[in-house]
Amino acid sequence: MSGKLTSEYPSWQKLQQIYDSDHSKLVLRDLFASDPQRFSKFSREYVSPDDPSTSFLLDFSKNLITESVLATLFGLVREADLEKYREQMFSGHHINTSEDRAVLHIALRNFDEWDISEPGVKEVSGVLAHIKEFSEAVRSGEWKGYTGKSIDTIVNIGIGGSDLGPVMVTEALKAYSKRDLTAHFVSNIDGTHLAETLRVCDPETTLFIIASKTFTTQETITNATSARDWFLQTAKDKAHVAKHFVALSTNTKAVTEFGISESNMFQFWDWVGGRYSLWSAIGLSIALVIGYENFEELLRGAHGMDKHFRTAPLEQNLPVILAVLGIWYNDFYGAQTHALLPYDQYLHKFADYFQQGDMESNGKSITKGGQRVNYQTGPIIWGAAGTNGQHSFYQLVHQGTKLIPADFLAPATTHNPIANSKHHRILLSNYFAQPEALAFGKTEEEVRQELGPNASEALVKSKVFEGNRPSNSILFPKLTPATLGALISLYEHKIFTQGVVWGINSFDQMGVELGKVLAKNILSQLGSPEAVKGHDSSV
Ligand SMILES: O=P(O)(O)OC[C@H]1O[C@](O)(CO)[C@@H](O)[C@@H]1O
Repeated sequence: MSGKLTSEYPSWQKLQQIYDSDHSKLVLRDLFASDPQRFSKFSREYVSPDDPSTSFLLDFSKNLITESVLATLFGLVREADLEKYREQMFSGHHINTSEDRAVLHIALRNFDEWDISEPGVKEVSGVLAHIKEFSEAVRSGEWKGYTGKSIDTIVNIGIGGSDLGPVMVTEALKAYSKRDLTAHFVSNIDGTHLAETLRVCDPETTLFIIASKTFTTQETITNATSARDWFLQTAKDKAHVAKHFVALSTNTKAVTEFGISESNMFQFWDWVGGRYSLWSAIGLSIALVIGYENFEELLRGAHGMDKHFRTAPLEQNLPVILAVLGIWYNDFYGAQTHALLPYDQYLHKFADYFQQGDMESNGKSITKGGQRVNYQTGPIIWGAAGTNGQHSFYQLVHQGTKLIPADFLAPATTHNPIANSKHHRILLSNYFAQPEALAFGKTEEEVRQELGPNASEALVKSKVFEGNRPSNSILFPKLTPATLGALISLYEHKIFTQGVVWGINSFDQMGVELGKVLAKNILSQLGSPEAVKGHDSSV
């Protein structure tokens, strides 16, 4: 990340040459046929350094790579100085340069193992103790609402990183949830979101969790204020707010001004980025739903992956491997998107979560040094849980004109082995079948044989699958809190690695500001009888 653009690095230029001269020869059918060792060469097992029961297998053999392509991609990562920047992140350097902040979500799940000298880091264990104490009091029924009843409903009010992580994780770990505690998540400023949620809430037994790093976000503060008004319509006395509203924030002043006392506030720090905050106090709703012990398991699982990312050689380093494969397609093959396809209903929000995680991090076009990049940066992230996606958008993935690299994820065993695991066997058969179909397709010859001599040319052609569409497969034993933690951390570090290679700041989000400012400006004019002024003619 000197004054040089990444495209000037020797390895970048070599990759371009390889792509230009060899990409037509990178055919998965041939690559597998010519090398029986391909799977063992291009797969890695992750075993948590802290807990051998947390593990998974990354199979990246179905990528358009050879050993030499991969070696050159690792060379690029070295030229971009990943190891230096990685160490800077772990030791608390202010690598978020535009905001002059450290990037220390890893410190939230470190359990004091690494010594990090940033202010606030020493307070992490105290906040975790607060989360433990509070979540246990609510879950046990000891925490009472203003009429003496226990809490049976929680409503997390937050948006972006103060919503997506808790939503994704509470869905993913539903198998561990307390069934008599209902959790709702309200994010949208559209009053419908709050109104439809409140319709099923009882003010006597509902706890509102106001989750906002800044405590200034328009959507969250408006929803929180309306929720408080709704509560007070029944509860009347403002003193009762203390039993039903807590805040998760870095902004003590704004929280107390809102009417929530400091003792009902769960603190975090400016070195926790919103989209990396589920590990912080923002995870309170997770601890309430799955219990503190499981929340801690989630954090410990992520910490295991942090250790792996920090210490494993690049060639064995799973986040780095995923990152370089993504760069290969994004920057040399011209792929615009990357699909996340979990074959696990519990992970149905995984792609939504990493839409923010990846796109808000790496959706940048200016380097840290202020230069406009002359290459592609962050991909468009999208996806859905299998097999639903198969009956929706997979047609385009298989036979459309676009190259869509994809990650398939699945648990070997299910939490719900209904019908003697018949459902899970069918699910897994699809999980294995899709990457195979994408990679190897179906040739014209195979189609002709299948259809016989009387088939029309058009029908034959329409049934050909070109194949050679790349994918990664991640197979884990079961979706446990620790495994989920490791998977999230895996993708976080993939995003970090790509950001370093592209020379951008993955930790600010200037691009969301302009729309907010314009909306405030328009809002102030919407209430007035005069025409809206100072905008384009279509407003
Ligand atoms: O937690 P806050 O401060 O309310 O911010 C919510 C979200 O808004 C953003 O700042 C931008 O939309 C996100 O990065 C963040 O996750």
